[in-house]
Amino acid sequence: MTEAPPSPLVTSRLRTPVGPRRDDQQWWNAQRGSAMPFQRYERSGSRLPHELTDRTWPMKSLVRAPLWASVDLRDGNQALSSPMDIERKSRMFDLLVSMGFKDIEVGYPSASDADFSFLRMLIEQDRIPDDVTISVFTPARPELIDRTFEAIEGADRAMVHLCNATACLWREVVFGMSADDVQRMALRSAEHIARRAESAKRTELRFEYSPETFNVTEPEFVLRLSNAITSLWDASPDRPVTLNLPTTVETDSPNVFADQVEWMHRNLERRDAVILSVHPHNDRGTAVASAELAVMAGADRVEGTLFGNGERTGNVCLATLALNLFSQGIDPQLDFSDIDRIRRTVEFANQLPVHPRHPYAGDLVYTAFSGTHQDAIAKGLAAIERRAAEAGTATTEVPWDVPYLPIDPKDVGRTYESVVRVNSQSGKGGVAHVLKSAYGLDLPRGMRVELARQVQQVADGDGVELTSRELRAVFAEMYLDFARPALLLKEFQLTSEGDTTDIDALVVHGEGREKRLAGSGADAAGAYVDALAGTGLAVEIAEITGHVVSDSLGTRYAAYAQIGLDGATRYGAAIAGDEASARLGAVTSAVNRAHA
Ligand SMILES: CC(=O)SCCNC(=O)CCNC(=O)[C@H](O)C(C)(C)COP(=O)(O)OP(=O)(O)OC[C@H]1O[C@@H](n2cnc3c(N)ncnc32)[C@H](O)[C@@H]1OP(=O)(O)O
Ligand SMILES: CC(C)C(=O)C(=O)O
Repeated sequence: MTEAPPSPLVTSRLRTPVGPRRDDQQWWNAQRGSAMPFQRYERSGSRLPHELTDRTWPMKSLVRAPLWASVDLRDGNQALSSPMDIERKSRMFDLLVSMGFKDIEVGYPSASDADFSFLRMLIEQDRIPDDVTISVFTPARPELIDRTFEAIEGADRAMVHLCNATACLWREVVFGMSADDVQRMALRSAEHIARRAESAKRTELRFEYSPETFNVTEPEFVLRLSNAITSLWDASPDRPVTLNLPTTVETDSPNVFADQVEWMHRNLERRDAVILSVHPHNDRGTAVASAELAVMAGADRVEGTLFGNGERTGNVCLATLALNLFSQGIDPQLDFSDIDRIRRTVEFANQLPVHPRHPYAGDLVYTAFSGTHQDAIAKGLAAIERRAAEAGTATTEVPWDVPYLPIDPKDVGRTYESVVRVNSQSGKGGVAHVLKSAYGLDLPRGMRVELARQVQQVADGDGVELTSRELRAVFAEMYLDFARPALLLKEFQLTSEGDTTDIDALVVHGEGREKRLAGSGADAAGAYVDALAGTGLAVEIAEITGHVVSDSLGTRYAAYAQIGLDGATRYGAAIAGDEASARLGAVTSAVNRAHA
C-alpha cells in the first residue's frame, strides 16, 4: 500500500497552510493593530482534491427525514463530567425508543464497566425492541474489539462501530504513524471484527466505520480506506455497511462540508451497499446547517444527540434537525409531541440544563416580550381561531401561519400560556393578550392603550416581568377597585316597555349621601345616565361593549364603557353576575375614574 499523494489543496494543520503567506511583509503590516492573533489560524478552504465546480447540493432541498441515529449514550455520555449510571442510561434508552429511534448507539462497552453492564442488562432483560438496532463503539484495538463482542453476546441484532483517526494531525501527533500504517491498523481491525462476527452466529450483525475527523483528512485517503473497508466487509445492498463521516472537530463552513460529502457520495464504490452517514460536531456553531447540507449532498443518515450534548460544543442536535423538517411540512419520523417530557428526561440523564433559547425546546422559545411581536402573535392566533370557526374545525386542523412562531407550540405539547409575557418592552397587544388568555377579558382597543401605558410605568419602575396575576391586579386597581369612589350604585331596578327602559336607582354620590334616582333611556345604560343627571353628572356614553367570562367564580359578565364627562373621555370596566349590573358598573367605574 502506498502513502496517499499530497494534494495541492489539502491542508494538514501541520504542513500546508492555505491561508495568506506569512512571509508577506505587506500583509503582516496590514494586520498590525489587531487585538487578536488571527494569523495563527488557517483560512478555511475546500480540502477537496479538485474544486467541485459541478456540485449539485445547492439545487436540492430536503424532502424527507434522513435515517436518525442517536449517539446520546456514547458520544454524549463520554462528554459528561459525571457519566451516566445505569439508571440514567436506562431512562435515556427508554426515551429514545419511545420517540421512535431505530438506531441507537448504546455505548463503548470496552471502555468502562458501566457501559458493559448496561449493555448486558439490555440484552439479558430483553429490553431491545425488535425494530431497534443497538450500536456499540470500538476503537481499532484487537483486545477492545474482543471485549466489545463479549458485550453483545446473545443480542438479536447489533451494529459494531469501528473508528480510528485518519486525519494528518492525529496520525502524526496521536499515533505517530504514516497514512499507510493507519490504513493497515484500520483494515486489521475490520478483519478482526469480520472474523469475530463469523462466530457470533446468533446475532444479526451490521458494521459501521468512522474515519475520525473526516473533514480534515485528505479526501483521496478517506475514499481509498473507505472502499477498502466496505470491500473487506463485503457490503451489499441487502447487508449495507454504514460509512460515517464525522466532523469530529468542525472546521469549515457548511458548504465546504457539503462539497466533501457530495464528493464522497459520487466517488464511493458500492454506493448502493453503503449507508452514507454524517456525524457533525458544533465547534463553529454550524452543525445543524452542516447536517442539512450534507443530506442535500447525498448523506442518508445523521448521527447526533438530543439538544446537542457532546464533546466540547456538542454533537448536532437531532431535535433541531427533526423539528426543522417538521416546520417545513416534512414528517420528522420522530415523536416530539411532548418536548418537555423529552427535555426533562435528557436533563436528568445528562445532568445538564437545556438552554432557555434552545430551538424548539427552550423555556423561552415560544415567548415574546416585545410589544410588536406580541401584537402580531395575538393577531395571528386570533386569525387562526377565525379560520377554524369559518371552516367549522378545530384550530389544530388549520394550517399554521402565525408571525414570530415557526411552529404551533401545541404541536410539541406546549400551551399558549407563556407565548406572551409582559415587561417594559411590551405593548397593548401583549397586555391584552395575557388578560384575554389568562382571564378571558377582551378589552376594547382604547382601553388597551390606556392600560398598557400604566403597565409600562409599573414594569419600568420595577424593571421586571409582570405575571398575569400582576397584570390583572393593575387592571383591577385602575378600573374595578376604588378606595373612595365618587359614585356608588348601591341598587337598581329596571323595567322595560317597548323601546324604553326605566331605572330606579339608589346611589351614593359626593359627600356620602344616598340618593334615589329615576331615569329612562333606550337601554339600561341610557336610563342610568339619564338618572345620573339628577346628581349633576352630565355623562355621555360613547361606547359600551361586553362579554361573558367564565372563571373560578363561575360564569359572569364583563363590560367596558367609554364615556364623555366634563369635556374628557374616560374608560371604565366592571365584572358582575349579570349583564345589566356589569354595564351599569362599567359606567360607574368610568365616572369614578373621571373624579379620581
Ligand atoms: C472521536 C471519538 O469520540 S472516539 C471515542 C472516545 N471515547 C472515549 O475515549 C471514552 C472512553 N475511553 C476510554 O475509556 C479509554 O480512553 C480507553 C479504554 C479507550 C483507552 O484507554 P487507555 O488504554 O488508558 O489509553 P488512553 O486513553 O490514555 O490513550 C488512548 C490510546 O489509544 C490510542 N487510540 C486512540 N484512538 C484510537 C482508535 N480509534 N483506535 C485505536 N487506538 C486509538 C491512542 O493512540 C492512545 O494510544 P497510546 O497509549 O499507544 O499512545
Ligand atoms: C466516533 C466518531 C464518529 C466520533 O464520535 C467523532 O468523530 O466525533
